[in-house]
Amino acid sequence: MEGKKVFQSQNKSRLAILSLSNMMSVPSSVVAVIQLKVPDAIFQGGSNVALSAAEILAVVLPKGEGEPDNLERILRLLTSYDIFEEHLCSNGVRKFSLTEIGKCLATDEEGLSYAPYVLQHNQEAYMRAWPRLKDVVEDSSVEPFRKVNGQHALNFYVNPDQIALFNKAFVGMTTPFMREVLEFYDGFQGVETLVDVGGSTGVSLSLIMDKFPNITKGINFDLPKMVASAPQLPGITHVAGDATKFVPSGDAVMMKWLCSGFSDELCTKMMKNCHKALPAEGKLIICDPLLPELTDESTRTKAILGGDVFMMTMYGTKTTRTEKQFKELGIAAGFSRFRVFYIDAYLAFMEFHK
Ligand SMILES: C[S@@+](CC[C@H](N)C(=O)[O-])C[C@H]1O[C@@H](n2cnc3c(N)ncnc32)[C@H](O)[C@@H]1O
Repeated sequence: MEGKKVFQSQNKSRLAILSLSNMMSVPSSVVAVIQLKVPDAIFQGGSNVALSAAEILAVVLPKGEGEPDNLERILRLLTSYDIFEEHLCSNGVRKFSLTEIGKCLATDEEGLSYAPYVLQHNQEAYMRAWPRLKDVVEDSSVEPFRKVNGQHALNFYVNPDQIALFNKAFVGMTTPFMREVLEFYDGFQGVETLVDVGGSTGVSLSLIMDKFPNITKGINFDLPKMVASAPQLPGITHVAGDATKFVPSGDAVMMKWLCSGFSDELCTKMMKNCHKALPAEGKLIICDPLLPELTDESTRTKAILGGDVFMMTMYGTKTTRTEKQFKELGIAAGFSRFRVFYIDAYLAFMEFHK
């Protein structure tokens, strides 16, 4: 009996290693189905009718090309990761519909989805850096991305197609996130001028201002190349600059998904600039992933730690922080009160008061 238990636990461990060894097949398969527009072919405006691989190919490659057997193999793998649901018909044909996770990859009525984020994070320049991950442990002076691409990841976004993919990725993620959290977070009450530092296209500001009409002036503050591609939005002024040097004034300043890209030193500098930009009653709102103090096996922890190692590999900075580490940065920047709101599973809202 005891021998059987040991055998079973070793079997489970070996199985886990076999699964981990081929983990690359998962993001690569997600990228492939996005590139082939499979989620959109199944979703079709919300119908989500189960289709076979051959039926999907008839939609996405209408000239009759394609290898349905190979697509089916990819779909079966992604079914095991709860992206598709498999329906085995009585005639032996397998059909696939989208699960709730898979639906995040289908384009909605506003043209948004999480698909551009997946494509952005798996683009060739990033993929080239992963085999050099070990190097950051031996010597972190040059991050793998820069080693293989010859430039820092931030400078990589120069051509309009790359900037457009970056913007689409963040708008696709930020829009559903903001809509949901703004139902619960009321920290924008009473604010008249809101500055969004690193606001990219201005989409967060626009959604916040729709929900809180008390905000009459929105300032979207980002790097010059980002501001140059930002669309005109009612009530929003785009201002170009560098938050490590200066932040425009407002009753409240927000930094969403920005601090994780910066070392403690630069992050404190930015927070000090926000402190200067605020009146006595003003507050800084930081929205960032927060590392759990203890490591567990939850999807949340995996997503946050995966993002942390991604940042280390691509941007080479000390990045994701715990609640306690953020609180300490706030004190170093001159803030006296700190509150955290865990509304979303990934990004927390933190308030720093003067
Ligand atoms: C990860 S994106 C987040 C965009 C947006 N806040 C969101 O949550 O969807 C980080 C943004 O910060 C901007 N950024 C990076 N360094 C900056 C700096 N020094 N000053 C101002 N903005 C900066 C980038 O251009 C980019 O638009």
